[in-house]
Amino acid sequence: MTQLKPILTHLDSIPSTPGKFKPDKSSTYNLYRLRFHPTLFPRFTLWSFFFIFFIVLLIFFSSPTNPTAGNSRRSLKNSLSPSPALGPNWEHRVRASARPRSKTGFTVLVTGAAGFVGTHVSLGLKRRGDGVLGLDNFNQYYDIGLKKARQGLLERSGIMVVEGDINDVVLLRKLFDAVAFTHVMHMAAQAGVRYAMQNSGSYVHSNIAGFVSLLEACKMANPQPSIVWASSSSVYGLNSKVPFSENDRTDQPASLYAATKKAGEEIAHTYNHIYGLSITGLRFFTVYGPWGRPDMAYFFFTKDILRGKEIKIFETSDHGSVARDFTYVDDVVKGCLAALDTAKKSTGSGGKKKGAAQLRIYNLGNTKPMPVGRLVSILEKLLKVKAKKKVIQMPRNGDVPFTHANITLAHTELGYKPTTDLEMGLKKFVKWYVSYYGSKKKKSSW
Ligand SMILES: O=C(O)[C@H]1O[C@H](OP(=O)(O)OP(=O)(O)OC[C@H]2O[C@@H](n3ccc(=O)[nH]c3=O)[C@H](O)[C@@H]2O)[C@H](O)[C@@H](O)[C@H]1O
Repeated sequence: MTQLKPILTHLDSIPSTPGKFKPDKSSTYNLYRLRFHPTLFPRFTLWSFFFIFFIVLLIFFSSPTNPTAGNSRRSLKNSLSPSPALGPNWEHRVRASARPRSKTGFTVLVTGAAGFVGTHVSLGLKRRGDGVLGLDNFNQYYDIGLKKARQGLLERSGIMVVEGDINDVVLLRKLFDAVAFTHVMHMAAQAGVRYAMQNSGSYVHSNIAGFVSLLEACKMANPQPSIVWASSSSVYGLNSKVPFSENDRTDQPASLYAATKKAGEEIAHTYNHIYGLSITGLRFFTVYGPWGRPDMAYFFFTKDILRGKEIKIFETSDHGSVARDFTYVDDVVKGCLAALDTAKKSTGSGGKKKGAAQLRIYNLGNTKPMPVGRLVSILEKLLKVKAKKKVIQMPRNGDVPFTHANITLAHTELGYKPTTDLEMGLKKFVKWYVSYYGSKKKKSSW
């Protein structure tokens, strides 16, 4: 960064349209001298070479043609660039957003607040009177317009979303200095199972480095907050014993996404053990619903069915159905809030453990796995359009053939009880989708 900064500052001063550049007198004079003084010709050539080289660099670093590279560059930039000017007005807004309505309300930092589940959880917390401050890096994994629209929704409910990356330690320190968070709801992550084959670095950046950076900030805080975070059903990987229970093995992940979530669970253990942080991991099972993620099958199937585009339905190598325990977002939010309500306090402060702290893991699923073909027929019925289906063998891309949650533990300890079946949940999703995009698909960059 220290090496890059002068270069970037220099490039900032170069006009984007050189033809409109009006050099001042001294630079005209210098250019004149450079151009006509024979002894300076080699210096000019060298200077031109560096100039062109930096222009090429600038074009390369701003090129939007490779979204994958752009994404990782953006997240790298997010972690390296200095935090925005954080003046008294900013702090005032941060504190106001995080202030609960009553004395008993929580003060919650929600990371990934402009994400799908993050938005719903933030709204759920705010609705019941908790103070919520959002944090989101607005990366380009999918349509930023959708993330900004979710942010608008949050702002209209009095929730500020700070734009920043969980790897930005300076920003995290500022936030924890400004607010004594009682809880952190950590939803920020690089999601998606298949995308890990295109951009492995972003999974390590967000799900491992970012998580550690956040836990470091939490461990140093005084008081330390209690943490609830999003793990994933994908940690069960290639397990064949169903339904999946929390104490089943989780040592055969099928994707890098799953591996980073599993790593997160181990990292949580370490920070709980050494620093006394109270940490609860929630294994989400294919969460869907309004304001959802455009990279997920139910979402892009809807888009493609409406457009008359072919959709690919995966099947197993022996022509069996691929199935998921699709879980409606409102049910998951209830589980998240219950996890927060039952979380015990962290025991440490300022980086020192003072006693044993709570460490929990729960499945938040629906317990009714559905074949992907069934998902498609429900969508066809709701959209009143016949899908152009192509059944293909599941590519080796990190997907697993089925998921099925055992939710006994979450039911017993959190009172978790999903109530929305796939038909009802998809009905709510389609209603939102049509109101947001229209029934003819308009602009969505996914
Ligand atoms: O529970 C989780 O922890 C994960 O859930 C979600 O992953 P998945 O369960 O894989 O959901 P999703 O991609 O919607 O595919 C759904 C089904 O459609 C099948 N599928 C997919 C694409 C396709 O073209 N065809 C197809 O049949 C596919 O084989 C699958 O059977 C989250 O994305 C992930 O971030 C994580 O949170």
